[in-house]
Amino acid sequence: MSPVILRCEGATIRFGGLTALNDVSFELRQGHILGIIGPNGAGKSTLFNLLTGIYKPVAGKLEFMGHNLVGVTPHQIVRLGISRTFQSSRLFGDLSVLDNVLIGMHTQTTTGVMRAIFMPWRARRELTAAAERAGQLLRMVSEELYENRFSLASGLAQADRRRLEIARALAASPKLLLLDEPSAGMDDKETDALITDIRRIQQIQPTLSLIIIEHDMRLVADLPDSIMVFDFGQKIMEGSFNEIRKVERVQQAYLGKAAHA
Ligand SMILES: Nc1ncnc2c1ncn2[C@@H]1O[C@H](COP(=O)(O)OP(=O)(O)OP(=O)(O)O)[C@@H](O)[C@H]1O
Repeated sequence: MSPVILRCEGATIRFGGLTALNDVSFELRQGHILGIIGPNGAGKSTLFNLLTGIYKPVAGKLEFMGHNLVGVTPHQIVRLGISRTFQSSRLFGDLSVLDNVLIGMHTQTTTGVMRAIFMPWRARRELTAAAERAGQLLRMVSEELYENRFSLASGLAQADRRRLEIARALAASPKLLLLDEPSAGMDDKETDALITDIRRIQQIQPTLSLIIIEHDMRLVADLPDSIMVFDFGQKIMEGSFNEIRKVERVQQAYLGKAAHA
């Protein structure tokens, strides 16, 4: 069995009188995909904000590959190997597809202003290597994106924008990738293509672990090794899709009558 890379114990986050996360515990193994589902306001994005250092818990422990994450800055957390995409697009529309991925590499490159001025050949060499790697990443995520690497990001269709966000998050060389509703705005065909893309990424990088917040049951049923169900800031259960879909509370809280049927 692969090692546990992420361990969360009793994490609690409060905003005034509202408990957005209540005593949440889970583990994630290397190379595994964990899905998170739950109704709006259940605490899913708050969990991502906790894992990426944006929010600090009032109680609980958080450990990633032997490092405590509580009180660690978002920048340091990216360096430790956790990167993410957001629910809403954060792309630079007036930059090319390739440049958007290059921006995601800033934690990996070493050239600063002084080095660029006094050792321009080193800066050029580093930039060329980074551009090559950005191209490889685009190719890994989607051949079509790679073909469009010199186009402006603003001109991409919604499904390709979401793919580009994944490529940019991968540019930081994460060991854990957090995807916040990656299939948002996609139709069924595009969601199926996204599932294939994520599988390909994992085949190429089998040690990469993922946590995916998702509403689309096609993806939830197909990709994750296990699924956590959230409601009112609490983890109400964890299991395979077949296990969680049978539980009445899950059906009431999230899946709805259609899934029950
Ligand atoms: N910075 C904040 N200040 C105050 N309340 C917040 C803050 N961030 C989140 N909340 C509240 O915490 C609760 C959980 O929000 P969260 O965004 O984690 O839900 P979610 O499960 O991701 O929902 P959605 O699917 O709508 O994104 C909500 O009631 C939300 O209003």
